[in-house]
Amino acid sequence: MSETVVVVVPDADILASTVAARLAIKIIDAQAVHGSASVVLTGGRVAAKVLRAVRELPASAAIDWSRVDLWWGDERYLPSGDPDRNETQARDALLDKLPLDPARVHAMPASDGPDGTDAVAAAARYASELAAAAEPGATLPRFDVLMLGVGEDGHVASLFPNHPVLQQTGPTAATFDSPKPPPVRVTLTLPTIQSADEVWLIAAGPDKAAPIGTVLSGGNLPAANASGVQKTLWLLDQAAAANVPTRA
Ligand SMILES: O=C1O[C@H](COP(=O)(O)O)[C@@H](O)[C@H](O)[C@H]1O
Repeated sequence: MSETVVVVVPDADILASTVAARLAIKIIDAQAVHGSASVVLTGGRVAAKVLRAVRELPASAAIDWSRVDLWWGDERYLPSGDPDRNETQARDALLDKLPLDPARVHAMPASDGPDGTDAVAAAARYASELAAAAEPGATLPRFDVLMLGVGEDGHVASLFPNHPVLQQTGPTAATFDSPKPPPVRVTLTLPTIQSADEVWLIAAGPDKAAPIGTVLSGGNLPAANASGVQKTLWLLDQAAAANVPTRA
């Protein structure tokens, strides 16, 4: 039975350091149990803060970074190295400073890659990469933790409210006409997100209070469907948690 936990901390800086500490422990524990850890990264402002906080964390020295698989929940379909790509932001914030195994850094394709501007083919390519890392007979690898930002409209990854991409049931999908720029993206689908052991929804700031209040009050936005097999963890600062219903 999956549990949902809401953690609220005072502000965005404390949130970033709290999530970084949790992530380090999660990776250390996963490596102890499985020999390696598998983490899905998110894009967005709070994600970059979290990754910068991991850099500062003494406990990150306890991680064998060469045995961490990194995946992405979504990507803005732009040329490699574009500053708006989630991959570029993660590399700048943390990844380029770590002794990672490049073969375990599974960035989503770029629009100047082998599929050119064909985002559907790029999504299919990423699905193949996921399947190649899966156990025999499975189409997805184990994800120990899958992190997600939450948009002002309640989107997660590149799954936007009332958008046809929400109906996609394959492992990945291309998102066209995204209401948030850029318009073309590649994303994990809801079933893939829901396959993760733990899903962490991370949000800071007053702009996130309305969608988070809606979701945690039972409303139906994409973030409401982002749940983990074992645990769904909401990691919020006080501003983002302003409309979270109080427990009875
Ligand atoms: O475009 C995106 O936005 C969301 C939320 O970003 P934030 O800056 O409001 O935290 C992010 O989760 C997603 O990965 C990204 O592509």
